[in-house]
Amino acid sequence: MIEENRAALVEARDKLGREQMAREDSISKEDKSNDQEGFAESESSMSLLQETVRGYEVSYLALDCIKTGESLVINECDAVAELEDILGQGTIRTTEEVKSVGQQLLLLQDQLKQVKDEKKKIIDNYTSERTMRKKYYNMVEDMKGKIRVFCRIRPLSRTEDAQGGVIAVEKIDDFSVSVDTPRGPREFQFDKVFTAEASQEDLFQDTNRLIQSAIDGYNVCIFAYGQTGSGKTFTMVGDKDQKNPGIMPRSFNAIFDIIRESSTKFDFKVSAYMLELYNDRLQDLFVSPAGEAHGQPPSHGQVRRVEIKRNRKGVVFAQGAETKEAFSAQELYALFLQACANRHISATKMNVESSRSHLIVCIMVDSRNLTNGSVSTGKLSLVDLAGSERAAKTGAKDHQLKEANSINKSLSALGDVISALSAELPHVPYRNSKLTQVMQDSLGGNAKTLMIVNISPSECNLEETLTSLVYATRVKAITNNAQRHVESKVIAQLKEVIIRLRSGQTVEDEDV
Ligand SMILES: Nc1ncnc2c1ncn2[C@@H]1O[C@H](COP(=O)(O)OP(=O)(O)OP(=O)(O)O)[C@@H](O)[C@H]1O
Repeated sequence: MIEENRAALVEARDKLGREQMAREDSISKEDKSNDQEGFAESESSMSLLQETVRGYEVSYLALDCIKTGESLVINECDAVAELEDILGQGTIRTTEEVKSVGQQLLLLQDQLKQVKDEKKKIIDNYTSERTMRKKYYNMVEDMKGKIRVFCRIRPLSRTEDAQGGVIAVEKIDDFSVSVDTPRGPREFQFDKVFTAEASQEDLFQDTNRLIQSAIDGYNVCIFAYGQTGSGKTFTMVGDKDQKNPGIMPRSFNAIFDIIRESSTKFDFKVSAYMLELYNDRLQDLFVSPAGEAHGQPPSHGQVRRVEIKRNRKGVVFAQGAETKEAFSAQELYALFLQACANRHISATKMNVESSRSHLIVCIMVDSRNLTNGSVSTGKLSLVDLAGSERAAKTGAKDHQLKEANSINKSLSALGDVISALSAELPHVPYRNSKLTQVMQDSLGGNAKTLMIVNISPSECNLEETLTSLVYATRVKAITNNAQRHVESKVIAQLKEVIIRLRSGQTVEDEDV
């Protein structure tokens, strides 16, 4: 509007200038007396033009006041002086004109407010449309079997705060995060973005339905990925005194809550094995490092070798790992605490209590339908990966350096698998590391998988944050083929018979 007015003003001023020049010309030629009629006509068109120019100037001033955020106070004397200062002496001749400017101003301010309200409405609509579009896109991707990826930004740590506390990561909406890079902002899209304000409960609410899937007979994997100190253990396990329990303890409760609710329709059996992958060696966490199983002597006086195998349906299992049954969430949690006591952790410069191994908690849920006798077998794998790190930054030396190298090697093998899967290459190098073997059914396999990429908000971790986000974006492109593992009553019975026969037991006719 201001531009249109400016153009009209320039045009009117031009016209007035030309008219003035023509008039002076005619006076100099002293033909005024010869053409009295023409002169009067020119006089009247001049005054009309002057009037038009003044009108535009007044509007221009009013618009300019609005643009700069000033408001004209209709104090007649001051306003006249003020307007004349800008427009030149004699341009505002009456207080009526000032009042008219004031009225125009009020009108324009009103129009501007309406335009601003409309603009806000359009932006709000656009944002909610964009959010809905992303939500539906994610739902479609989920239905196609794409791995879901959440991004969690942890709060600024004290060390980061001491280093200036510059924030380089910002959540744009529920599904997007923007990172300030030296080349400008870079945006990443995920299935959900959680900020430092998001509670453990908030995160778990979006995770909960996967627990139901595991109980329904699906193979489910939830894993946390990120640089050391980015919040993986906080997300998966929780804080040390369990004031903010993470996904693992919450899942234990959720499993038994669901079981309780369905106990009239199903018979359940919950068992678990817990492993750590330390220096590329799989260790059974139900066996203490000294080699003694908790409460039991080690078989043949030796620690059993744990090997990763896949059954005919492609589901990964740990052969040789001790599997323990749990009858309540408390029992499962007690088993978990037992396992954690055997883990390798140590302090790095980046994290006072850093996990130096990958933690793998596998919970198997067998359920028998009491109505038709069918049996489903679900598996919930909860994985807290060790943190990717740069040795120089973490201050690792000697055996810590060996740990760091081994962690980085396994994560790099995981990266190769992810790259191959996201690029849909014919060969996926699962066999290059134990970690990729453990996760074979979760990445490109038959599992419903959720990855949580944990990141720091600080500028000082920018490089690692970008690496993690690029990595996570690739994971998002991987498609799994999740299938429910259910067997009919007859097959389940026959399998039971085979197990009994193999163990030397006798089988009666009525068992078949
Ligand atoms: N969302 C969060 N809210 C509050 N504190 C957090 C959050 N995330 C992480 N922290 C804190 O940040 C610190 C580092 O987190 P954590 O130990 O979970 O990192 P990590 O990624 O598991 O590190 P590492 O790979 O070295 O084991 C811990 O003190 C943790 O309590």
